[in-house]
Amino acid sequence: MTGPSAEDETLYASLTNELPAFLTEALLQTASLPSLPAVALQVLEVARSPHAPLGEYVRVIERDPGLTARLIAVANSVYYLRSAPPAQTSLEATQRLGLDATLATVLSFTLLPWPPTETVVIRTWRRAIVAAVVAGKLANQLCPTKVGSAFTLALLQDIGILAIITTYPDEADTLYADYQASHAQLINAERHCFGSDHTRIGAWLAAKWGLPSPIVRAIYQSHDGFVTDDMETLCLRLSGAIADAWLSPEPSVSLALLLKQIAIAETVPTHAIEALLHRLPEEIDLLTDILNLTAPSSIDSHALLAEAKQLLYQHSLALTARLDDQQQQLNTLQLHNAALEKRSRIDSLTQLANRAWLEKQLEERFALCNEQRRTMSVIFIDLDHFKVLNDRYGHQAGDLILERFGKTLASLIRKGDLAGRYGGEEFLIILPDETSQTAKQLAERIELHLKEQPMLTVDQEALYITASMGIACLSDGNFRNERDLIDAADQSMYFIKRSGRRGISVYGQD
Ligand SMILES: Nc1nc2c(ncn2[C@@H]2O[C@H](COP(=O)(O)OP(=O)(O)OP(=O)(O)O)[C@@H](O)[C@H]2O)c(=O)[nH]1
Repeated sequence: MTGPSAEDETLYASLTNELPAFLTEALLQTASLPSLPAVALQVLEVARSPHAPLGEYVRVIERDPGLTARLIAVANSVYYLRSAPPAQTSLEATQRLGLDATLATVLSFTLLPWPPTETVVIRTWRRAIVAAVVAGKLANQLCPTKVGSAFTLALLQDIGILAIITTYPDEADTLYADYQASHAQLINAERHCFGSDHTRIGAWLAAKWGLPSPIVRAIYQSHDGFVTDDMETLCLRLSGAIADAWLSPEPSVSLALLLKQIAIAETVPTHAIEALLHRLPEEIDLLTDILNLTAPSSIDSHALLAEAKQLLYQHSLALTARLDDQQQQLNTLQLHNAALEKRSRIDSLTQLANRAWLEKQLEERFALCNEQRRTMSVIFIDLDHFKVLNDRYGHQAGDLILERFGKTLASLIRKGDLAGRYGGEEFLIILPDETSQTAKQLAERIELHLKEQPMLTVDQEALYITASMGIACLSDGNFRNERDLIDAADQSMYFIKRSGRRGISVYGQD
């Protein structure tokens, strides 16, 4: 025989520390706290020894004739009987059930008040039984060697509720009165009331009884999320949630919600859950029958599943519609942003780049040329006698000329060049990788165009304009920054202005 291990005792100590002191005190003082009868304790001790022979179990169980009779009844139920002849002895019953299920059966008969009379206790039992069947069935698919222990764990996961009911009957009446509350809501209410919840209290109680630490830990984590690599833990956590959905006032809605959560967690294929649900009513009926408990109102699992799927489908349709709607809003917003962004770069009158954008581009280009030993040229253009034009033909005519000149520049530059309005009637063209010679050719094309194409016709009079242009190329001077380059082009342009206007000058050459 072995007692609780050092690990089990350390766990008990840390769980005691975790609970608020008033709670452990109250729990310890409660005389009627669910406690293990001697026979269950002895069965546990046998279970703790790694190679406990079946005979040991049987010897212990046979000390309690009532328990022996129930165990044989369980083993002879349709659930376990299959085609074998009925078990006559507790040895045959234990052989048929297997050690885990024997342990679960013994614990379930001895732990929980029997027969249950209070509604909350009946409800807790019902959840425990449905969860145990679910956990066993799931384990059968996901971790077949853990069927028995998954069943036991699921059965014990809510033992903390019974401890609360026994210790705080008045508070429990209020706490558990709303039987439509979800399990998560119950846990929140417990925390609010006691500073802890039934998973902690249940784990503490299990540790106090000396149950092995894996069982204690499993109870502690029984209500955590579905994302886990450990299949037995997953079976346990799903079992409670499935039991809740099954027993809820609106099973199809709860189930639809649960199926969605399970799909999101991606830890268990939904078809495994569906297969399980189909066989659930039959198995729950059998177990409740064995335990002399009223079964939950009968549920047509096929109809339930179909309804849950329909709800899920409708939900996903609504979600898709909402997503489409949001996508459309996003597209509009993106278009709007792109338009705003473009507008922040463009001069509204000429539709060329504005000064801010020209300067930003020039700064970047200048840095790139320095870094990669490349060159670039700029052309500074100032329209001649624009004040006179404005004064003579009006400001609106002046605007029209600026607009048309903008179009002219846009049509004459090449891809990769950037033309912009630098100020009033001043324009700048950036020519990446071009020498002053190429820049001059472009300036000559502009000049020719202005000579040949009138910018405006006023009272059948064709109105031609001229421009003074200055060119500066990065390779032709020692420029510290882009500002120096523009100044150089500006100086060359002024040279033309001073020489009588209309013409082209290249920095360093004229
Ligand atoms: N219509 C119009 N006129 C503008 C705009 N921006 C600046 N101007 C005018 O352009 C004229 C520029 O005058 P100045 O700087 O004296 O230059 P200019 O008359 O072209 O003479 P030079 O440059 O010496 O040939 C001013 O009368 C400004 O009002 C604009 O957006 N629209």
